[in-house]
Amino acid sequence: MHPAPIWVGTSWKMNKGPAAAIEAARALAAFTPPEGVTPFVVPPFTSLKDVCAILHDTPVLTGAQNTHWEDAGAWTGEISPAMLAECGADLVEIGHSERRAHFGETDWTVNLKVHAVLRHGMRPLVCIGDSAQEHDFGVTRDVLARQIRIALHGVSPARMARVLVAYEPIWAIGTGGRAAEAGFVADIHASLRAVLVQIAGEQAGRNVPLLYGGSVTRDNARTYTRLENIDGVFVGRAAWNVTDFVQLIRSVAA
Ligand SMILES: O=C(CO)[C@H](O)COP(=O)(O)O
Repeated sequence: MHPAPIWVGTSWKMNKGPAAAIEAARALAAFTPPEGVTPFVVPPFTSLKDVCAILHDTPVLTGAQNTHWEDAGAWTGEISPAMLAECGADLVEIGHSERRAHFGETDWTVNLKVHAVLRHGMRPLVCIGDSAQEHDFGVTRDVLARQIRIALHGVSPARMARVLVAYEPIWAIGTGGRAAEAGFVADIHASLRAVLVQIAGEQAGRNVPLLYGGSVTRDNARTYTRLENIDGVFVGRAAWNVTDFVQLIRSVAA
């Protein structure tokens, strides 16, 4: 069902200072992932360069949690895609709901960032999601289609090969979130796949990995990844501990 790989990633969000991040990266560097699984970690900016260096010659990819869209300039407090590429980042998370809710991220800035990341040869990991209200009103598909169409506007089919998309229902994320039912996610991903095919054409649209995130654990990860159009999982709390992350990765391959 899966042409491979299955993507299993974790964002450490605002956890792990440089010492803890380096320790975690060293532990991950000693791990050989099962065949067919591509793991990735997304550390805070303060340890990105170190984590990239430690994981450079390993199968574990490293990402950044955000980026600006300009390469340089008077943007106090921001980090540019050129800087992330120089640090060695493989991918860049864009549009997480926490950034949309608290830091003014919009579909428009997500699109600018997608192009910036692609320009620098990294993979954009575009996060999209519906709120609890949107879900209850039955407009999840419309909301996600709008987010994905704007996020990927102007991306050529050739560049689409580097794009990853994560569907993360806001109501499923974090403490108090409830994991979405796998069948629901498979249905939503099928409609996202149709949108991707419309945007990018049959081949490019089919090849974009679609990840699910939101209260994923070692116990439910494989329930998602065994389904069609669910090409991986994006995990928070249940993978911040390296041992837990490794066990979760193994559970997906089992
Ligand atoms: O982005 C996420 C994964 O890194 C997402 O927010 C899920 O968090 P979780 O509910 O703690 O798994």
